[in-house]
Amino acid sequence: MDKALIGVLTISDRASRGIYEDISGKAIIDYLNDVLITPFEVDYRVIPDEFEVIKETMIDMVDNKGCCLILTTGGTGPAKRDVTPEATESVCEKMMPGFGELMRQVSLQQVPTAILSRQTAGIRGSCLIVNLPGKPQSIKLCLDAVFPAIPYCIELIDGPFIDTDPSKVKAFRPKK
Ligand SMILES: Nc1ncnc2c1ncn2[C@@H]1O[C@H](COP(=O)(O)OP(=O)(O)OP(=O)(O)O)[C@@H](O)[C@H]1O
Ligand SMILES: Nc1nc2c(c(=O)[nH]1)N[C@H]1C(S)=C(S)[C@@H](COP(=O)(O)O)O[C@H]1N2
Repeated sequence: MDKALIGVLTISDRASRGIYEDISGKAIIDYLNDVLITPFEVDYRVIPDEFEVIKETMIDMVDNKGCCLILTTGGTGPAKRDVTPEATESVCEKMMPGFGELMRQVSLQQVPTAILSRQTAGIRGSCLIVNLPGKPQSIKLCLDAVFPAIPYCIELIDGPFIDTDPSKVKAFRPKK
């Protein structure tokens, strides 16, 4: 079976300069290692909150490297330099607003400022791109909420078959 390539993209001025350690990107990789039971590789990058850099990195990960899923972290808030959702939208052919809606809903149970995240998701070619907030504590919470729908979504856009350990995340595939 072909290995799925999954992009993990940390978007943070300070993490990219080494001012703090990128805990959130590593939490995404830990999550994938914990829940996925089908073979995969990770393309992990840490970049600053620059629209063009984010856009070019996403295009490279999808068009040149062949990622079937990109999980971003950071840059989803209202601050002037937060442009991850705009960059995501600029590279996608279709937006998937349900992902952001659900993640904000579960995050609201953690912090009232969850509504400040403009996190979204979209499709470029055969790749699903999902934004997560920058806070390390948001990663597992958000991924637990949306991951059950991710394997089927990737299947619908002609990506590789990916599956999860059902004791951790139950991937839902409607009966045809
Ligand atoms: N990748 C990350 N790893 C560890 N902590 C993070 C990460 N991203 C954000 N945080 C934490 O969340 C806080 C608020 O997130 P914020 O969106 O301001 O970070 P940021 O986008 O990395 O900031 P900036 O890009 O301005 O450096 C940060 O001060 C930091 O403590
Ligand atoms: N689950 C969860 N979601 C969260 C948060 C959090 O701590 N936990 N922080 C919020 C805050 S304070 C902000 S400003 C936005 C945007 O964060 P970002 O710019 O780092 O992506 O995410 C929000 N969503």
